[in-house]
Amino acid sequence: RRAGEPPLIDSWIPFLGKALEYRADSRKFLEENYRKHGDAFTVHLAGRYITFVMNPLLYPYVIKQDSQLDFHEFSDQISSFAFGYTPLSHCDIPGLEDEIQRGFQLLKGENLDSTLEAVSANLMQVLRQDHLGAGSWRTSNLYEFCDSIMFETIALTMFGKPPGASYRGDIQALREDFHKFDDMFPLLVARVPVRLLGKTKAIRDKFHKYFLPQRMKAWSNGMRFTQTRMELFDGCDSMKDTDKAAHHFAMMWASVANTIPAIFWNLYGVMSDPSAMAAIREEMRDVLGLSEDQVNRPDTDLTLTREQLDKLVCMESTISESLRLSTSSVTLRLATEDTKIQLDERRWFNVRKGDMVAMFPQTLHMDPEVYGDPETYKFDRFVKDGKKKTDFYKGGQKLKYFLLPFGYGSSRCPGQYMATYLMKLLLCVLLLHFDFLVDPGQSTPPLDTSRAGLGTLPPSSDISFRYRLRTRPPH
Ligand code: HEM
Repeated sequence: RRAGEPPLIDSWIPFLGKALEYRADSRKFLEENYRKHGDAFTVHLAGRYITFVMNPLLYPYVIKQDSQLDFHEFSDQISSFAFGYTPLSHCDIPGLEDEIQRGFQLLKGENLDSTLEAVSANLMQVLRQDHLGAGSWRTSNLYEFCDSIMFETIALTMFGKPPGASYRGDIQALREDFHKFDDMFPLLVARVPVRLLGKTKAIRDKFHKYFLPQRMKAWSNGMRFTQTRMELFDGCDSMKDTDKAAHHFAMMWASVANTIPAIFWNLYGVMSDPSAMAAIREEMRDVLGLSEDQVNRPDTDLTLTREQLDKLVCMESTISESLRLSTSSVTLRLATEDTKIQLDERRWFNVRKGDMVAMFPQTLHMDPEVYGDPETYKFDRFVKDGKKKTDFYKGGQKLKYFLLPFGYGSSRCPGQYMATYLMKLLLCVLLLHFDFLVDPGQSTPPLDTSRAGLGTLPPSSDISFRYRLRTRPPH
């Protein structure tokens, strides 16, 4: 290593370096090295040199220098490889990437008002199909329940409804294919060629056919965000139709793959903690001010505004808490030239061209100094005096960044507001209509760490539970 470079962690295994140890348990590996080597160190992982900045007190310095490092160019390489489109950098369509980024504005603020109405209507439609019939307790598995409801709700909201009577069967088949593809996603990100992954290529081709522009034009009530992307791609004469379709498939993946495990953990947390359930129900009653007529009416769509949902501070705390416990994302940046990164007022380190700088927020989320008793679910961790709690400390210093499930800077998730509203709406609708009981004798399933580094981790096994339509209270 050269002067000014952080300690290097390497092994005698050529090319792979520490990749096997890292893959086996990234959190343990990084935390051990944090203890041994301090705030920043470089790890050799499968031919790449990645400098991890571990101390969250240093995050603001690194985040401030975000523009010196690249995210979009290498994420374009990874996404195009996984979803099967021509990399944007090879497209030679001036301004396309900027226009795609600009389109993300439509996932924010008042642009989401009409989306919330659509989410409510679609959610109720999906629930009515399968779940809202009167009756006694029904048994189900929670992950399967969340997945079947939310995959369809998100697909309908984002892309609209294809014509034809076979839609329901089609969406179920699509969901199965989506999961088969998603199971292979960690390998695609590791650049294993798709032709070596069994049926994955055939499944991906099916999605490319599903999202072809001439088919999508016939779909009704898709989001303005998707319409705008379709118009943008339409205006790019040199873009192949399968490329356009692959971009829509990538967006479907982005909107579903993290959201469903997040929803599972959120529901599981609330359902298995009676005080969380009671606090949220009370907050809904106080904040939403729903009349008797709006409660327990499976035949009526519940329309809640952004302002109402924004006031659900306790519910938001349950969402933050479950994301804290289940998020495992690595934020990666590439040095496109030799770069000096400031760590704080006194310290800095050098990265060479082609090397990477990373943060691994799971260490922050599970740091006992920041979050007392970090392994325990505490539904109201993010509430203080009835407002959102934002003061968290390490070493006596207030942290600027204390929760990073949605990334930061140039890789910040553009769907984070929509994701939060989706989770709140689902909770509101489910708690208004159903009673829930987690079947006794089950312990919290561990996280499926095979997807570590890729976002919200699903549970490694499902949970069985019972639900029943709430009976309307007598007048
Ligand atoms: C709880 C749910 C979600 C979580 C935890 C989450 C998390 C993330 C994270 C960590 C990233 C950055 C990835 C990286 O650094 O490589 C990201 C990117 C992204 N997310 Fe989300 N996300 C969620 C839901 C959504 C939804 C609902 C949408 C769409 C409506 C969405 C759209 C995207 C897109 C398009 C990107 C890539 C942005 C870019 O390349 O510039 N996400 N998400």
